[in-house]
Amino acid sequence: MLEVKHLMKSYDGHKRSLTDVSFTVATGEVAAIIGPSGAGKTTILRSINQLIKDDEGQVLLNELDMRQLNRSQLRQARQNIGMIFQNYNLIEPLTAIENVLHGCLGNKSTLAGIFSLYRQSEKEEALQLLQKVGLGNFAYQQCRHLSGGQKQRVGIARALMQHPKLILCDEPIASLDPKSSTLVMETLRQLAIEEHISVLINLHQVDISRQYADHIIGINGGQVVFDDHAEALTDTAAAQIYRKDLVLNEEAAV
Ligand SMILES: Nc1ncnc2c1ncn2[C@@H]1O[C@H](COP(=O)(O)OP(=O)(O)OP(=O)(O)O)[C@@H](O)[C@H]1O
Repeated sequence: MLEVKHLMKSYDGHKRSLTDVSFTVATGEVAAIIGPSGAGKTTILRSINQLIKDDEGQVLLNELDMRQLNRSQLRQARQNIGMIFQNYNLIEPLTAIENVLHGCLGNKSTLAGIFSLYRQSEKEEALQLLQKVGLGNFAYQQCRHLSGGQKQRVGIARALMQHPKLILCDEPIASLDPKSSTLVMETLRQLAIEEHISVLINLHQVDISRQYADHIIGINGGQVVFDDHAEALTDTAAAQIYRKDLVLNEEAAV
């Protein structure tokens, strides 16, 4: 379970990008963060894995506070968090299976990592994960020859190779056509349930959020303005989340 409590963040010491942001994502749950551009969605994701340091608050992953860890503890804890990016972040000349195997690099000694020394059991697992995301037949294709949707599913398999407790996705379908978007969202939803992973997704598409998320967190001006089951997101509630005059962080001083 992910618990975010009272997060505060200012990049410049003046304007607040996050103000008292709190929410919970249960194990096996898919939660979507929606809100207008500049609302703070990416800042929330980066604060969770401590890619940026928030100023105040708590980020508890299965009760471990990510903000209280030293460097080596943080490196260890990040192994529990899979990341899915809009631009896939794959090594294009490598094959799909080689990219998936990179997901277990964090568990290896530096030397084994440098020489990409993988155990047979790891190679078998990587292949099984590619099969799980529907890409068993593409395991030995270079990623540069795959479609956007296929690349994103390689990214998901790579994240799964870490055995994550949480997957953070920053606009995972922003570059995809509707059919590929559906496949990616279905894959994420299925994994959350089957693998008991909490999945937190930044999305720009309200309809997709309603369709695939269990839980929706609406952000405007760095504040949580909606936090409820997906069914509760009526058109009126969605319009409220995107209201321009709700943009609070322009005025909010630290
Ligand atoms: N590195 C940074 N330095 C200074 N300000 C930043 C930085 N990153 C983000 N911000 C500011 O923080 C606020 C939130 O930005 P963030 O990128 O989290 O929004 P977002 O909801 O993810 O937007 P989008 O949907 O456009 O990606 C914005 O006002 C933005 O200008």
